[in-house]
Amino acid sequence: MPIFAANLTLMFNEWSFLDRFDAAADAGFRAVELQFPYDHAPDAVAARLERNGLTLALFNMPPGDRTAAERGLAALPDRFDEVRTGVDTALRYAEATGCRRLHLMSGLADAADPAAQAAYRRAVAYAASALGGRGIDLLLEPINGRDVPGYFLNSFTAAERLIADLGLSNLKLQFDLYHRQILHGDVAMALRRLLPVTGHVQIASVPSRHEPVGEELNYPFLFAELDRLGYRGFVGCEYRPRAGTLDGLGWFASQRKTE
Ligand SMILES: O=C(O)[C@H](O)C(=O)CO
Ligand SMILES: [Mg+2]
Repeated sequence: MPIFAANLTLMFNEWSFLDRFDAAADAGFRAVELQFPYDHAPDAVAARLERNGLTLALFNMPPGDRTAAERGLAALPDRFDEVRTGVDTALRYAEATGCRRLHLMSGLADAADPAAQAAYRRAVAYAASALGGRGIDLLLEPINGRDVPGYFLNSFTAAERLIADLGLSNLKLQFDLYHRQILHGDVAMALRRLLPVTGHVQIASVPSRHEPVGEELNYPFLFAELDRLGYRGFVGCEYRPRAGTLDGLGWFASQRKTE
């Protein structure tokens, strides 16, 4: 069975943010991931991890002004200084929590614009080398344009090319099966091919982004495929529960039986 990380931004919303760590551990998770931890002090997050024996698998670097619907800054030519500040902020949280993976969001920009491409490449190279010195991986995640219209990194091919071009050992793909299925399909074959550059996996049903049960993707097959491929990383459960979080954990209980 893969090592599942509960996404505490989307799951366990019945609890206040810090209490979600306790609830996830009580439900049997050994790892969690977060979208944005920045409303809470690094030590407060670290204390919840520690008291529950949880590993923090991943979180996102600061995405810019969320109230203005910004979704990252990396591809925005005039925002490089804020990318640098964001790297410093994210590293403070990573040091406190022991997290070894950070996701850099590209932001909203025209994927065909050479200025955006150059800005993105510069930001990715800068962030990867800043993280590399601390033994932390930088993750790039293609996101589908139905959920986030205008998102710059909207293709697995573009992510794969940049990772190959830059050739930095700590620069990896965040393979979200939900986005992959919407963007390109061919999920199992893509996993087989891209596993060597994959640093983190995420899951949800398609198209509803609920529990990994039913709908378009055959998750029992895909979980077994990750095991067959020898994937030893985390699988982030980045889904919105259909009803209650605990009521929707039948799929997790079935997977735990296969352990
Ligand atoms: O939306 C996603 O799939 C990302 O993983 C994310 O965290 C963006 O906020
Ligand atoms: Mg994702």
